Amino acid sequence: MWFSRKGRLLLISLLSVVFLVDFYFHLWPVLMRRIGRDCGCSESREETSKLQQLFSHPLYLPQDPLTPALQHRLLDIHETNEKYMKRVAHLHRKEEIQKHNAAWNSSTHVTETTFNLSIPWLQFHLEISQDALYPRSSKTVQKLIDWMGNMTIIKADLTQDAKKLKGECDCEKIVKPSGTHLKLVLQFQDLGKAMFKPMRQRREEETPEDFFYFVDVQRHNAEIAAFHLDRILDFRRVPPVAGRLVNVTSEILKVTPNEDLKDVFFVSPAKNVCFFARCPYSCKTEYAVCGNPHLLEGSLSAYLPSHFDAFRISVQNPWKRAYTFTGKEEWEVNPSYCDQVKQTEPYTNMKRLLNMMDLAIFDFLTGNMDRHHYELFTKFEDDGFLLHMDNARGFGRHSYDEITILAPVYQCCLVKEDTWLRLRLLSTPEYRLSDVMRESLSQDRLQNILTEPHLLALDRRLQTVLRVVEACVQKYGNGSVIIKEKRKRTVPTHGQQRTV
Ligand SMILES: Nc1ncnc2c1ncn2[C@@H]1O[C@H](COP(=O)(O)OP(=O)(O)OP(=O)(O)O)[C@@H](O)[C@H]1O
Ligand SMILES: [Mn+2]
Repeated sequence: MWFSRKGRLLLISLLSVVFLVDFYFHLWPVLMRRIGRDCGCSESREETSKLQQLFSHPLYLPQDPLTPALQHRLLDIHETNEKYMKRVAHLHRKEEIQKHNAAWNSSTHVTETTFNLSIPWLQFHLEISQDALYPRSSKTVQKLIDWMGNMTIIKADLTQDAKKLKGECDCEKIVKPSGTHLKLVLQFQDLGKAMFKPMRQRREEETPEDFFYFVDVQRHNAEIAAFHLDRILDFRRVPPVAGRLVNVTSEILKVTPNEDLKDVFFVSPAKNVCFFARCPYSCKTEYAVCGNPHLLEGSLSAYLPSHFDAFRISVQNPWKRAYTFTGKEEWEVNPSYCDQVKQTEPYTNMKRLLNMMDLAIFDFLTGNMDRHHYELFTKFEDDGFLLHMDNARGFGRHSYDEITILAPVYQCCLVKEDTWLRLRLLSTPEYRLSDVMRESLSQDRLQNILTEPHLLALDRRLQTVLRVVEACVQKYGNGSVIIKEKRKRTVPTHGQQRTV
């Protein structure tokens, strides 16, 4: 029947329909995108990339290289490069010995490492300044993200705080004891490191409303999303974070020298390779994370320079929550709490206080209630920026906004002018926060970092921030609330014109 004329006609029509559908839905859009890219027509670029448009906006223009902020680097270039070369030389000597031994024992695996001074993690460290973790125009950030996604992992270990719990390292003042969460340090072939947090929760799961923030799990996608949000807000205070599928067997179990870490691995009844954290509570096997059977999603946060090279202090957040079921902190019961904070060091420095407002806005947008501490580099003293690290408890609930995270803002009625202008920009349709976030997140190797409801919640929360600030302006006037950053540093009372 197929060879009859009618049959042939039917087949040809069917193939034509398939081709037309494929052409319309696949080839045509690809062709259009390519034409748009090659012709350099600004309209088509603008149409396709709101993010590019945002980063080309005058509020995001690259800094003048002569601005003092860029000159105030965290690390000395020559010293850092020299230190790195010494470590490389040491590693090469070790590799030589390994090779020599391998000649006797053919089963020994020798890793051959190549190094140069342009490696992304070293460049990232060298770009850290008093202004931010990376310059706006940094080419290093994307390289660093690609690097974390691709580089061979040569070692996995518990983090220092997990070791401290077991009394294994003298990490006093460096990290507080916690280790209640599954997180590991991964070391790459070129001596770079990243903090790994594995996937604990599926994207579409919402934190149950009866959960306290301090028992909520840590979300790897929240770490990734927080980095993108922080960059979009132009804070640049979150170390770059990349998503990656990690093979828990070959990239963790097989490369860890740590017996304790090896001990927490097991094969589940479903034949998946799993591991759990060893810690005082919440660490039973039912809280383990599992590969499928080996691959597991996680977030990799680029390591900051070590405490030996750039010391950081951890400071208690004046608006921290009570980590108990019933307790209340003073800020929760005293509406004029901010007046007290303003008179307390280091918040007598307006710059520091304004940085706290940025942090509160950032946390409100992500829904992170777990900001008990923040860190900063001691080198920059009070003029430094606050690091926005540990964002894994954000993006737990999209259907609820925790207004008290904004308490610093509505109690102090302050915001940096730059932050204010950017927030307003991100609330306009051309630069809509959810759109630029969606686009930015699509650059990660993992897909659908945030679900649509979480993206839309960002727009809703942004409106709330704007409303809170506007109410302050109504009460105290523009000049008292929206503060231009300048050199002078005093905290005036309401009513006076404030500058920093
Ligand atoms: N990218 C990084 N580079 C260097 N150190 C880091 C990095 N990320 C985290 N750390 C260090 O590890 C500590 C613990 O990390 P993090 O706070 O993200 O994990 P956590 O499990 O939530 O810990 P905690 O329970 O203390 O909040 C941080 O306080 C910080 O000092
Ligand atoms: Mn934490």
